[in-house]
Amino acid sequence: MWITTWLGSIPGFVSRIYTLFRPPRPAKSSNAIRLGLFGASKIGPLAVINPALSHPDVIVVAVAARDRTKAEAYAKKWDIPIVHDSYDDLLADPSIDAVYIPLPNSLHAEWALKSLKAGKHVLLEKPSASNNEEARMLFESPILFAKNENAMPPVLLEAFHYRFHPAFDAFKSLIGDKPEQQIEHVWAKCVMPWALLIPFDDIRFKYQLAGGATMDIGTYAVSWLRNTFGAEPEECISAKHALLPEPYIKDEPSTEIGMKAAWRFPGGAIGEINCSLSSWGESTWLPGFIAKRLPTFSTPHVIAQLKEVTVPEDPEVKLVPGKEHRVKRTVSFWMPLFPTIWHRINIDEVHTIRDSKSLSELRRWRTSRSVKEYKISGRAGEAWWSTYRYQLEEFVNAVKGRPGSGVWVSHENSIKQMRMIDCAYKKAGLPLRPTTEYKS
Ligand SMILES: NC(=O)C1=CN([C@@H]2O[C@H](COP(=O)(O)OP(=O)(O)OC[C@H]3O[C@@H](n4cnc5c(N)ncnc54)[C@H](OP(=O)(O)O)[C@@H]3O)[C@@H](O)[C@H]2O)C=CC1
Ligand SMILES: O=C1OC[C@@H](O)[C@H](O)[C@H]1O
Repeated sequence: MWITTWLGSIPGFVSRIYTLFRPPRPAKSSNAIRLGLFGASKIGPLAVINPALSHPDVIVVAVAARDRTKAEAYAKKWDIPIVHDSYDDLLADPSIDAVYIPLPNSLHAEWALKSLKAGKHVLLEKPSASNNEEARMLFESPILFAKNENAMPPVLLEAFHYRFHPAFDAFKSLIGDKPEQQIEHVWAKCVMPWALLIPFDDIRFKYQLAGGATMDIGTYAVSWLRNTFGAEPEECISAKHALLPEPYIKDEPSTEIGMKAAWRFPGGAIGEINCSLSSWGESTWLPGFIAKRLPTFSTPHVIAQLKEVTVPEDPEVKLVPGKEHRVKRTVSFWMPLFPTIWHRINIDEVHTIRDSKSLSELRRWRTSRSVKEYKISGRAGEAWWSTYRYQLEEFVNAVKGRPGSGVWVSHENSIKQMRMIDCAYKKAGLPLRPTTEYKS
């Protein structure tokens, strides 16, 4: 049976991937937002250049890099008309309305502030800052409350792209509308084998550039916890990190390659993250000394286990007085990071019939089903839209003052996100990522 379902999903999969990378290109509107890029970054093409192709109201018009030759090559490859000599020149260009900042984490807050001061709207890569202090300096900056010449404060959005995909809304709706009271435990895992695939001089492995697994992919896991609970934790109760391997640890003694941490949320529920840029030597039948040198491949996921509750009325289950029908639900979202390619949301339930007084179990059975959500009817979107394309839609809506879907990453949310990351570092005994000397 599963094989027919699986085979049936192939045409949709192929069509989504094909259209994502060869999207329709509508004509640009006369007042399209003119976007400039900081740096010839690796993520730029996926995060904004490709999504902008299918958006009529945004054009990627400029790029600036520390080295002009590099910027020119990038501009040629991605068909970007203007090349600036420096990041400052990009900001001085009056024809640019908005900027995308995919620089090393240590430069996010600084360049976001400079951009806002230059009157630009900002799409800022995650994590928004090196630590909570920097995040507060950025998101509490008076410039965000000042009115610009269009009588609108500038838009600043931390690019938590996954949040804009409808699959995350579907996941949340399966938990309920009072997640804080309904959840018992959440596990969020994000593991990527970057230590095997990219050199150790990458920005992700540099403490001074605010790197580290928790800052890189850990931000997603932390954000999944916060967005699943819809609440902030009370305390980080444990945090254990793994450092870079020899010989890299000598130069980078404070950069973690992995982090496992747990927080207690209001009501006593626990949220755990497990993030790694390499291996923890898990999930393998090989001996430990070999396994710990190998990467662990694991689909990013977030799993929410809910408290057992009484099923109010169930026409399927005829109850005699003195008995009650209880259910304990677990909702697992596999691949919240890039759900357009593939994702699955499993709803597993354990049902029991219990004696109402003693709560002793009289009968037990399990049910399982799964759902997928590529597009919500009545909301802008297409099944082939990437998380980045959904995000761009909302960014443009905000800049244009349009209502949009209502999904957003608030400034307060971005500040709290960094507070939670700082708590993990403190609990793990690692120093917080250094604060910029830039003063706004
Ligand atoms: N949303 C997502 O899915 C993803 C987000 N990211 C985030 O985007 C950001 C950039 O990641 P990625 O594109 O992989 O990074 P890159 O390695 O491509 O670096 C980005 C840019 O940083 C600039 N840079 C400025 N100062 C330095 C420095 N001291 N050392 C090295 N580079 C410097 C370079 O600009 P120049 O060209 O001017 O030299 C470079 O192009 C990070 O914050 C990361 O967390 C990354 C991947 C995925
Ligand atoms: O933001 C990101 O998303 C995907 C990851 O693989 C990457 O390291 C990270 O920067």
